[in-house]
Amino acid sequence: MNAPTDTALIRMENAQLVRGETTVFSGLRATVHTSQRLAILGPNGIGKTSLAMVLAGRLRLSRGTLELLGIDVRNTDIRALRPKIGYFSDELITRLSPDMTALEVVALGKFSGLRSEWFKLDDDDHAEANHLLTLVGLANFGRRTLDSLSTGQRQRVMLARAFSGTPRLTVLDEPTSHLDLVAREQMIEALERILDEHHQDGALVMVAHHLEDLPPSITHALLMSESGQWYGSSDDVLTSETLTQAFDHPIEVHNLAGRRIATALRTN
Ligand SMILES: Nc1ncnc2c1ncn2[C@@H]1O[C@H](COP(=O)(O)OP(=O)(O)OP(=O)(O)O)[C@@H](O)[C@H]1O
Repeated sequence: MNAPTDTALIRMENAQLVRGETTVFSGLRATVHTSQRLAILGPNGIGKTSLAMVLAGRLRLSRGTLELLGIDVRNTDIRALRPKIGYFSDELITRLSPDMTALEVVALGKFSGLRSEWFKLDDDDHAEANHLLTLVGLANFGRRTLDSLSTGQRQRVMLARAFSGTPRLTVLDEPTSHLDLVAREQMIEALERILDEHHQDGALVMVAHHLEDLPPSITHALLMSESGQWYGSSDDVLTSETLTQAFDHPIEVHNLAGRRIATALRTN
């Protein structure tokens, strides 16, 4: 049975995170319901990756309230939440053994698993992993080891992994970084295919550096900056005016075939 559309999978109020001596962010809020897709953007170092880790149950807030999948994380062992939240990050790739096969990497996603010998995969796990590899355009790559894949192929394997087990919430931290123009497009197409065919009711959070990295189906945006934060529908937040304020630099946003493109203007 499908979850009701008003189910909040993320409810965050007045969130503050301190890491070491640094207050990374404070006063953040966001609510993400079933079927909503939230983009997180902002300048380098503003705390996007840290926030993605918080929303994926990898890091605890220092202050404020956070419910993930309807659970108040303050009184919860967040490690128990991790297998229920799909996650993509560069750091995760480095923790996987290079001799794991693409099929193992994807199938273990549903357990948040890093090593195949720790888990027993059944036929259903393999079937779902094969289906996800097909959706990301890697149908014949299941037996290939991670170290035999190109960067773009490896990132699509990790994308497939983030949706293994059909999590209700998936957090992607810059899935298009390090990719050339064509590989980036393949990644966005793969993401759209998964969202259409495997994740219609699920919620998505995606950190991106560029508007061009976002799939057209993004519904909401959180723009972080030194001068303030903007949170709302993507049409309201991802405008020339707000981006100009957030980056403290003139920026123009254009629409091209349903995708947004942002250009930082020269000031001299
Ligand atoms: N493990 C850590 N310990 C202490 N401070 C950290 C740690 N990781 C990150 N930081 C600090 O937190 C701040 C935010 O970093 P974060 O990587 O979340 O930003 P970001 O917006 O994702 O950056 P970028 O756009 O460059 O990827 C930075 O000042 C960074 O130095």
